[in-house]
Amino acid sequence: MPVNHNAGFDMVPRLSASLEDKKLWRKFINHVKEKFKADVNLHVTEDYIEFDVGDRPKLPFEGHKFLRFSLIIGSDGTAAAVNGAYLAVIAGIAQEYFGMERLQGWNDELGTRGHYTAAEVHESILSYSQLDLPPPSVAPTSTTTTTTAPPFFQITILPTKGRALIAQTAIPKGTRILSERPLFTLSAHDPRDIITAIASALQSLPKPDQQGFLTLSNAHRIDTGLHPFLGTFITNSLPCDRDLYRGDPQRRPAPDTTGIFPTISLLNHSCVPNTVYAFNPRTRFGTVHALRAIPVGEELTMTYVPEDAARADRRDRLQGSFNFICACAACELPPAQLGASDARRTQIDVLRSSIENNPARETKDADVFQLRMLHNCYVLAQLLREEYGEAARLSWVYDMALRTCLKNEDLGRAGVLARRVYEALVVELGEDSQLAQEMRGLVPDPKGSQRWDMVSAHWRTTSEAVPEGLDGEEFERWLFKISEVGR
Ligand SMILES: C[S@@+](CC[C@H](N)C(=O)[O-])C[C@H]1O[C@@H](n2cnc3c(N)ncnc32)[C@H](O)[C@@H]1O
Repeated sequence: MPVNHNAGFDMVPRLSASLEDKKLWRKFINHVKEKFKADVNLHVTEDYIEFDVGDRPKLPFEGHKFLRFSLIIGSDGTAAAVNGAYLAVIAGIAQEYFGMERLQGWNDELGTRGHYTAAEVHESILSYSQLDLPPPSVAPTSTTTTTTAPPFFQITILPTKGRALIAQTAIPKGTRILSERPLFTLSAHDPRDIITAIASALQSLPKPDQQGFLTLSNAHRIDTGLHPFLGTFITNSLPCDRDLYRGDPQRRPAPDTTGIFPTISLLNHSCVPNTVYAFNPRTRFGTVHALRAIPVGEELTMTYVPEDAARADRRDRLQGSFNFICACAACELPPAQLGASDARRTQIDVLRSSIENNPARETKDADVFQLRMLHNCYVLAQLLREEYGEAARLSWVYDMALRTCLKNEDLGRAGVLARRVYEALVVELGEDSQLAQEMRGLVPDPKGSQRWDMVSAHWRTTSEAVPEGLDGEEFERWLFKISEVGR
């Protein structure tokens, strides 16, 4: 009976992201592609080369992400023995480019171990399909060419929640923690039955990704009649068709396209989340950004439901759709504080709807309504800050105030608000999002956009009209024209 075992090689130290290392890695990859061009077991995806042998080893297109190439091998005439030939050829090509001393060979059977842990290797393979993460702000300085992968989090199992992402470095506000492509997406316009569509999407995935999907949690396991594929999809899918819609949650249109992510789908819920998920329609990557500074050891969380509702409503929705009773910091507040939080969230919801639905936004002569609108934005921003602190998502409310000022030719306030919207969008969606880029253009020249129809010139100011020397609250009252409300 042949005994199969694992063997492979590790890249020690790993390659850097320098131009020089990139060129070297590209040459290596091209050589491998050329060598195996007639081999039906070679698959080239957008992010890596994969060999349909053993446990499907991959070589990423970005060399600095690569840590290990390994295969199950054997010594007789079986498939496992053939795998050994793949390993030998690829290791041989790698030696040509990176030298013997950089490739640390190992073989379970001989008792030799690789340089990296299984967890490090697993994380590196996950990163093959992720956009490069920015280096951590306090990156240790290295004198070698090795790039330290930003270890923002590790995946742990928590008794009450299953898998969870735990910060393993201090994460500054606005950091892009994750950026990855969906494993697959489904469109609401797909004419096929949804289970057929999921099955066919799964079939086209490499085995480890299929397994990734099948190991995701299914909040609907005990629902009679719900196919496990569907239950798993519903539990873990996220919108994949537009930048996050940040308006009134009640009017939020259902997404046309939803998808499953290898890592983002593992984020647990909190009603006071410290990260925000968004989809970038231009890059087609899902992103997760830190809404506030996150200390080491804290769990990374996002919200599954609109948070601006009282605890009873939030818990109902979470229990119905995700099968758990939320015990986050907001849900576990003592009674008096919970009452205040419920009242604030309900008021936030009412104000959002009123701003969203306010017909005065389009009315030429309704000066008082325009002022009311700005006042509502002021109150909403205050409530959001009170409820969510540093993690408050303010881009939408500043955007609504900006529109109101632009409609009335108040360029002084518009410039200040455009900067605030831009800065908030960078935190929520990232600098590369189209919304953030458009807004950046408005900061120096708020009138430059064709998007705004002026409805009056009643508030006309120039960009020089921003007062100096006002303290924080005085400035806010000027910005939102508070003293003029009710005149
Ligand atoms: C999208 S999955 C998140 C990843 C999941 N923990 C896992 O191990 O695959 C959603 C499921 O995670 C669990 N979960 C998420 N947030 C939770 C929370 N705040 N409290 C308890 N369970 C939670 C629930 O079982 C929920 O149905």
